[in-house]
Amino acid sequence: MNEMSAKPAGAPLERRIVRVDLADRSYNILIHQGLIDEAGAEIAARMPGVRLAVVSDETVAGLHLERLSLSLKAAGIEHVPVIVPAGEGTKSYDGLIRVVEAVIEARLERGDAVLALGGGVVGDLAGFAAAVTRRGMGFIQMPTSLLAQVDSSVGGKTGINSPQGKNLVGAFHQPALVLADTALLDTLSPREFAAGYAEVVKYGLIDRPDFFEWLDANRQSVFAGGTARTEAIALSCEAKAAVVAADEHEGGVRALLNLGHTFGHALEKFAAYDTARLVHGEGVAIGMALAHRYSATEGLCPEGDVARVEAHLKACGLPTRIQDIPGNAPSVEALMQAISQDKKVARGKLTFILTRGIGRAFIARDVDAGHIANFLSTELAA
Ligand SMILES: NC(=O)c1ccc[n+]([C@@H]2O[C@H](COP(=O)([O-])OP(=O)(O)OC[C@H]3O[C@@H](n4cnc5c(N)ncnc54)[C@H](O)[C@@H]3O)[C@@H](O)[C@H]2O)c1
Ligand SMILES: O=C(O)C(=O)C[C@@H](O)[C@H](O)[C@H](O)COP(=O)(O)O
Ligand SMILES: [Zn+2]
Repeated sequence: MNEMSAKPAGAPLERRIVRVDLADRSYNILIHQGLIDEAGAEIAARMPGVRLAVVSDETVAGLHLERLSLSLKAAGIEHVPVIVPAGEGTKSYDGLIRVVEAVIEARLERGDAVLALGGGVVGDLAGFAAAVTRRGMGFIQMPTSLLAQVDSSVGGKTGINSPQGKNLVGAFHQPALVLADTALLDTLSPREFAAGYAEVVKYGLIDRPDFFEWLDANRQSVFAGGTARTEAIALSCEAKAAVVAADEHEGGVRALLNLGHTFGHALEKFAAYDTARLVHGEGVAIGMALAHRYSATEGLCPEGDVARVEAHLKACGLPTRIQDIPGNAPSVEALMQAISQDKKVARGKLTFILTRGIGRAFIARDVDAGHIANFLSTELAA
């Protein structure tokens, strides 16, 4: 694994830095335990005099905001909290208005910053508020879920859901700094940890087969915490940073990061963003299993690789079939309607991330909607 490591020479294994290389908007992702206590000093060193709106959800704020606030105060950073309800429903027009107005009311200036303390919901919402308030304020990510530490805090995709579908309103707005305190994951529920892990496996399935092999061998250690967990987070950030640096605005290869998402987003919409039924990472897990099975039915992906992917996801407690979502099943029509609103649709034609096997994902354009509908009917009938 050495050639894949994001560990700077001589640094202790538990303290990692990954660079996102984007010319004058480059930034660091700092990853280690206890970072929340150093957050104030890290921010003050990079953004002297900055004032902050700290956006968090009710759950995360109750657990971790006081400690962050102490660290900010110790560094002399003025800040106001903006607390929103937890859950996907907060990534909405109402949620956006609440954050934007709180930032304006607090008289924060363009040179000040919005700090997201939370999972991907808080990060996407706070980042979008930072992108549009005063035509673009500073933005800092302090991700607290596994999903946010390995994926959503990196790369600058921000936004909210619209009634028509996931993330349909948003902007690219890169953070100036990402502070991932791995110890904060100790308070995350096992279900949310597993959901975040789906986005970790995704990097292996896209184009890092040796990372998939490592995860297959070290899965239990990653779930247990400690060095293996930090290693998985750093390697995931490194994988994402490389893709984002190559294609920030998703003109090409960045679409690979959408493996499992065209199906997954349609399933989240079908579940009405009810996180009791389905959370994003679970939708991605089902979506990745579907993408592998569809690729196999098209003669692209070996059946043995499909079986390995399904077995790995199931062993992590993740769903792999549409029928694993509790409650009523969706109709093919409802799923196809949601899929037709996917942001990768070009000139009315579907784009899917398909695969020739583990670590061999590719972007398939002009995918036949009839083939997808037939495949979904077979899946729902099974
Ligand atoms: N911008 C991107 O590139 C990107 C990438 C992946 C996902 N996303 C988006 O991210 C969202 C999913 O993110 P998520 O899975 O983090 O969901 P989330 O933000 O809803 O967090 C999951 C749950 O865990 C709780 N939580 C978070 N951190 C905690 C902690 N340390 N201790 C205890 N509870 C904690 C939250 O309150 C919430 O109830 C989706 O909206 C998805 O579309 C965005
Ligand atoms: O960063 C990206 O690019 C991704 O696609 C990462 C995904 O995990 C994430 O869920 C993202 O929000 C999906 O983006 P979208 O453009 O399909 O809404
Ligand atoms: Zn995702």
